[in-house]
Amino acid sequence: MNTPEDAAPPAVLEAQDVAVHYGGVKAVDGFGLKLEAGRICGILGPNGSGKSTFLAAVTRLVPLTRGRLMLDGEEYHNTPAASLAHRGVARTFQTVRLLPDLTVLENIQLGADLRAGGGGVKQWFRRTAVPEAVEEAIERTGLGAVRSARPGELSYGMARRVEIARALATRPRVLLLDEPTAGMNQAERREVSQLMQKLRDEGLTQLLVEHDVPMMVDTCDRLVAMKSGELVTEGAPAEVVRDPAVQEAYLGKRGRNHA
Ligand SMILES: Nc1ncnc2c1ncn2[C@@H]1O[C@H](COP(=O)(O)OP(=O)(O)OP(=O)(O)O)[C@@H](O)[C@H]1O
Repeated sequence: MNTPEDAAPPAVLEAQDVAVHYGGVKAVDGFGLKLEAGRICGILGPNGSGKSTFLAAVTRLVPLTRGRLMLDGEEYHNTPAASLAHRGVARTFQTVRLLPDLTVLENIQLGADLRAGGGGVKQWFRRTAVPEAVEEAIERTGLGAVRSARPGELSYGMARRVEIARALATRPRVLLLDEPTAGMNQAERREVSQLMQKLRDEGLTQLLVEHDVPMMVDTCDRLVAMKSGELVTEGAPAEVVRDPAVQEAYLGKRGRNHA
């Protein structure tokens, strides 16, 4: 479903009437949203409502049954997932995917190289200098002190921060985060929220999928509520969470990480 919008910032990324069906399972069924430049949009919805499938569709990891995907008004629903980094789209996943034998810096650098298609492992082994974008990502995420640590030496919250840094090292314009605070304690969740708001203030457009409703209200500029693959409602976070349809669909049933 398209989401009519009258706010000033232009849409960097727009999804219209997106459907992803797996046989008879309508994981996403006519959902859409606009990501406005320099803002954080959150998708709220109970388990199984289609949030991750929608992110997979937007990042071209699953084919669309129907719908349109646009970056800066230009259709990209035939662009391969591997080319999206070049178009300025980066994402993080629900689970931490770091290589245990590499340092934080190496994980960020290798991940960024592979995603950007910059020659991959061969080029990485030939490197003598750390690319500016990698240094910048480490600085933006406050990981300087642990740049030489291995993932096993990091707290869970720090390891997840490395995932965000790796996505940032591709210098995206749009960052999509799939449950970045899953498994974190309250302090770590607050830190992720603060990091996202700092990145927003630096101009980064973000889409957040998360179960922690208070964190979403604190972090997002707008919320889009989803249920059974469809749009329930959207708008300012405080209004969306008060909406009776959202209360019934989501807030009555606690998400697994909802504090
Ligand atoms: N590959 C698949 N094949 C068949 N059904 C799938 C597949 N992936 C997801 N589904 C189904 O699609 C629906 C939406 O799942 P999805 O994981 O997108 O929801 P979600 O909102 O991200 O859930 P959660 O909050 O638990 O991560 C669910 O009913 C799920 O079982």
